[in-house]
Amino acid sequence: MNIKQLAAEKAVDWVEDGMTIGLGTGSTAVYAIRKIGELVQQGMRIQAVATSVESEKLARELSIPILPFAEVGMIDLTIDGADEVDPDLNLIKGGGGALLREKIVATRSRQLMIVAGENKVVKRLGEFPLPVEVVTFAHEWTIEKLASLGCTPVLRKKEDGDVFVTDNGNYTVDCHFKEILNPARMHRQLNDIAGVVDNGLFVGLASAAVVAYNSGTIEVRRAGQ
Ligand SMILES: O=C[C@H](O)[C@H](O)[C@H](O)COP(=O)(O)O
Repeated sequence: MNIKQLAAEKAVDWVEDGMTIGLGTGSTAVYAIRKIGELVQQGMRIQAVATSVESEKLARELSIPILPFAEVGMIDLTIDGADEVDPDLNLIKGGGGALLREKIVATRSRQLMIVAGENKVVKRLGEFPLPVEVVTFAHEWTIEKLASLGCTPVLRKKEDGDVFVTDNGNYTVDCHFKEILNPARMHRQLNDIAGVVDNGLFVGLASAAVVAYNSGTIEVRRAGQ
């Protein structure tokens, strides 16, 4: 079993009968969704919301009931991946292009549990290029503003060379900072730019991180510890 699967399946231990679950996005979260699908097959009553078109499609294939947003009060538990996790459980997310829906779901969740291999754990955020979702209108100007914050911004393209478009019809700009000294301040500065929809910094949102190591051990880190 690889470390992504190890972390993701461990996190599903916290899923209980009757819960509303937030389904994350990415190659690690997929293992959690599959495991939750098994629980549904076994008769556990779970309802879910998804953080991307891709995750919703997988959930439906696995017969996980997807709730209309209007019918959801609070989400009990969201299980999601991350691109970087720092010692305070601040995160960089959005490597897969789903940061906006992920953040909306995270802020509606009683618990956000991050699942990650040890390679995602960092002392300081920023080595991974920070994804920023921007509206398409005058995105060239938005990119100039992003550069003024001290990063090298790169408009995300697909392998075929076309610009990558998010599930929300926006573009993603990957901002190469190398290091982000103050994630909370950077989050505000980025979202203050007209044209920015949101950015991949998740500050103070994660309640726990399940980290799997190549040795096979699993560590559960809790926020504030
Ligand atoms: O937009 C994508 C999400 O934030 C992912 O959870 C993140 O990029 C980690 O993805 P993966 O588990 O594939 O490394």
